[in-house]
Amino acid sequence: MTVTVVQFGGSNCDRDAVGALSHLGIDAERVWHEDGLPEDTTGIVLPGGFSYGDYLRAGAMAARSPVMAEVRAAAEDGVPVLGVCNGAQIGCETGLTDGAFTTNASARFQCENAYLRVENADTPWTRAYDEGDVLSVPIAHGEGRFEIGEERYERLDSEGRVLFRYCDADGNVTDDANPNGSRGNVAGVLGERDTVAVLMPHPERATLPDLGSTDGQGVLRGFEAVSNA
Ligand SMILES: NC(=O)CC[C@H](N)C(=O)O
Repeated sequence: MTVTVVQFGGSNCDRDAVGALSHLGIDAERVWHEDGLPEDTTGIVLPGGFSYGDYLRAGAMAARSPVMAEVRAAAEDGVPVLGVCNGAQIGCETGLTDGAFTTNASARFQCENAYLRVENADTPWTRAYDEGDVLSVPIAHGEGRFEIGEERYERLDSEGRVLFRYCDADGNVTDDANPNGSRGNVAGVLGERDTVAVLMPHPERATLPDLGSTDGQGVLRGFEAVSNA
């Protein structure tokens, strides 16, 4: 099993992703987007960062890289894909997941801890948790406000494709606990298949006690969950 971490110009969490996966015993390698997906790819991370300087919209330019057609085809074949932060934006811009991430309600870049409530524990990315569990995972973004039309939001929600919601330390989903103004406090969603997930918080930054939290490990272990399925 080798997870490919796709590096774009301006990615800056690709090394962190490889390091966190390796720490968990999951084989991972960083690949420059122009080189395409290696044949032995069994999972894909779209990492965080500032691909192409967030020009146009965060993730919009990376989504036009030819590698994303390969990522989309792999996702359709059931290869697990995880988009983190800028990777989540790239995933949305590619159409791997519904909705869009836009400028924070504060209009500022926010780098802080966030609490996430597990909304659906029956997915590869959340099977390590129970529904309603509260995870402590950092956020760091300027365009993390999830937006989607009302009907599509209802559909996402009713199909169990909202993976995480921002909440307070006790698991209450409130406006005060919504760091960026996301619709419905949504922090992460699934694609059409539950093997595709994107989230704005950084699970790879919550994988070691020295980082202040290990709550993100279960998300990364989603790659093992799919390979063992
Ligand atoms: N940490 C990140 O991946 C940041 C994503 C993007 N550059 C933003 O500010 O919204």
